[in-house]
Amino acid sequence: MSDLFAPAPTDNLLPYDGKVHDLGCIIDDDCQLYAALLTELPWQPDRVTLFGKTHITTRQVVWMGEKELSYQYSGHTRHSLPWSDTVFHVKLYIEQQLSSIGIDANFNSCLLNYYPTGHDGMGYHADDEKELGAQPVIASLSLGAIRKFVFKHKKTQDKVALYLESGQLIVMHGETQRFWKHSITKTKTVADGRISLTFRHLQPT
Ligand SMILES: O=C(O)CCC(=O)C(=O)O
Ligand SMILES: [Fe+2]
Repeated sequence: MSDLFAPAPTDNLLPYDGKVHDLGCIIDDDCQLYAALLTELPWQPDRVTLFGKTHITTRQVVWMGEKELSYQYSGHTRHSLPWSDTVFHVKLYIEQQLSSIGIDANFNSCLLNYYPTGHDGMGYHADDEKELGAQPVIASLSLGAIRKFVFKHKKTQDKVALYLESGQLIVMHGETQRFWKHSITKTKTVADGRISLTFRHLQPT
């Protein structure tokens, strides 16, 4: 069903210093895709080192992409698994959706996150590692429980919040990572799981 008040995919959700587009729900069989990813992939807890202290997250991750990529973030080097058929098909479909709004993307990697309940979140961060380049295009597909996603400007602290629904695709590009952080807010009111697929392009180092 189309929603008269839904943003157009070409609207910019950020007021300044970056670009975020909401392409809405792009997947019909989101429940099936969620179940397939949950059972097929080798989910593992993430390790995050902040101020010299290592935390093991209840959020689970899988990192996938082209062969022999390795990637540094949150203080750890990650090695990628080869694309699974399912994730590779999603990648091609998302690239096609982005090209229909004039965004040229060729993703060579995907970080998948699984949040078992609302108790699992992701703190404010920017995906601004050097390997991602100056103006990275990062596409994020949500599946499962609806969760609140918040952008916070690094200098002004202005916030932009949205609720991400199952099957919904957003894309961050332009200066977004340079000027804004983003997070998934923890909540006591969500008992169900959510999976996000965040597609990126890493430059070989
Ligand atoms: O789960 C999400 O939508 C956010 C994930 C994220 O920010 C990341 O993987 O860098
Ligand atoms: Fe992120």
